[in-house]
Amino acid sequence: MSGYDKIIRNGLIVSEDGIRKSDIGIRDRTIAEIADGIVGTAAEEINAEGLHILPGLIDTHVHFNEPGRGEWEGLETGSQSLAAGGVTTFFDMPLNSTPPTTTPAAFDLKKNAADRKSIIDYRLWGGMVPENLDELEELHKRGVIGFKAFMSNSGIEDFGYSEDVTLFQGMQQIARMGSILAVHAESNLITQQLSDHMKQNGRLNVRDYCDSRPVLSEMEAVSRILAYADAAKCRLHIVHASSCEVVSLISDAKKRGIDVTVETCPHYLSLTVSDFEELGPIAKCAPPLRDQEHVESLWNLVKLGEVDIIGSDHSPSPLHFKKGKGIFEAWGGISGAQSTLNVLLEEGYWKRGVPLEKIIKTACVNPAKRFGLDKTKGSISIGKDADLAIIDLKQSFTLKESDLRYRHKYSPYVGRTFRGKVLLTISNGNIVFGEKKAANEALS
Ligand SMILES: NC(=O)NC(NC(N)=O)C(=O)[O-]
Ligand SMILES: [Zn+2]
Ligand SMILES: [Zn+2]
Repeated sequence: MSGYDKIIRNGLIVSEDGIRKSDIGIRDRTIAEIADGIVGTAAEEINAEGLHILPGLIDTHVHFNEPGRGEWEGLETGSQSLAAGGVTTFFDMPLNSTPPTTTPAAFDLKKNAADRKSIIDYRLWGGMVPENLDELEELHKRGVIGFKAFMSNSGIEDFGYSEDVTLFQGMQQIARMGSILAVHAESNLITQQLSDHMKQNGRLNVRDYCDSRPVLSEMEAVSRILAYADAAKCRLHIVHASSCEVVSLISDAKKRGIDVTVETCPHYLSLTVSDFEELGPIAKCAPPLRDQEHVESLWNLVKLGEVDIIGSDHSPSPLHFKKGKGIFEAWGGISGAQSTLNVLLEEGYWKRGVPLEKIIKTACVNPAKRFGLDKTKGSISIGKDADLAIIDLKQSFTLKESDLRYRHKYSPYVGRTFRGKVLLTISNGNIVFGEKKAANEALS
């Protein structure tokens, strides 16, 4: 049938089942046809010969800080950065914006801002804190993608951590609503006591910070929240697991029938404590970076399909919250949202032979399925939203500060060389990053 808005010709379309060369016809924001040699006309044709086409990535974990702390990132720069990295949908975390998304009014405020400023699709996480259990239902009705709670200090005063009773009661409610709880799972007791101990003993360097948040502290919190999830029959998602031990704990729970998924982040798959020592506070995050052995075993679990989702946990701040501060005082959070796909391609596909099919499972297919967006997103299929990332696997580049679309142009990945370049990102049929010319030029 003729009359498309766009036809993308001869790209290598990546799905979880394999890669095949085909044309894609886009009409009314939607993928209307996938076939060899589509006959028909289009307002615009894109030649993707030799290029790979991935479903637009879904980043389940970003902190864009708006409203209230837009100077830390903001929905405009944040969404532009994602588009530059091949991401077409993001889920914004409820904290680090002011007010945090813990009330229906705060949800409305953020939604208004995001509708005006985001250049790609988005959903909002609702926050679960000790004070708002009676707001969860209303937040759910407003359409939050799920709820997020902290088991340890969040680093932000207006987003308290949840102790056990709040967690369990909240989970019972979330289970009744059929929603899902995402948890930052580190033990508050362990992290608090160990960091007090370090500070009292003048142990203030990068390794001391990492030792104050050991893997054991994640394991303890994860074990506890898994027990509550089981008892409350609440769907659970563990965010930013830093190590293979944590992922394995979750794999075991899945075998026992607990409805749980696990996310890790590109930084746990590409950076180590030694990098942190070199880079300083811009590589500070919680849970902290681990060592090379952990990086390798996490990759193995990605290969085995035990890591469900890879999200960026982009949590930026102005540089002065990082630089010139002691490591314990510096803002914890890594700026990385633009580089997720680059890290997965360089560290996964190129260095460790992780197939593209596996990569898109963790970054596109599984996020869509787990959070109920798979009718419209997560794969390149007829009838779904035309959300696509066109990449040239063979082009490499060294990331420069000036490439970054973030409000604050720093990232632990600056200076790294990545094989695999995003040339065009298409969201709902519209180009949101790159130029058509660039895709064609890549061929010559
Ligand atoms: N307040 C934060 O944004 N914290 C975030 N910071 C990290 N992960 O270092 C997080 O997701 O916990
Ligand atoms: Zn967290
Ligand atoms: Zn986070």
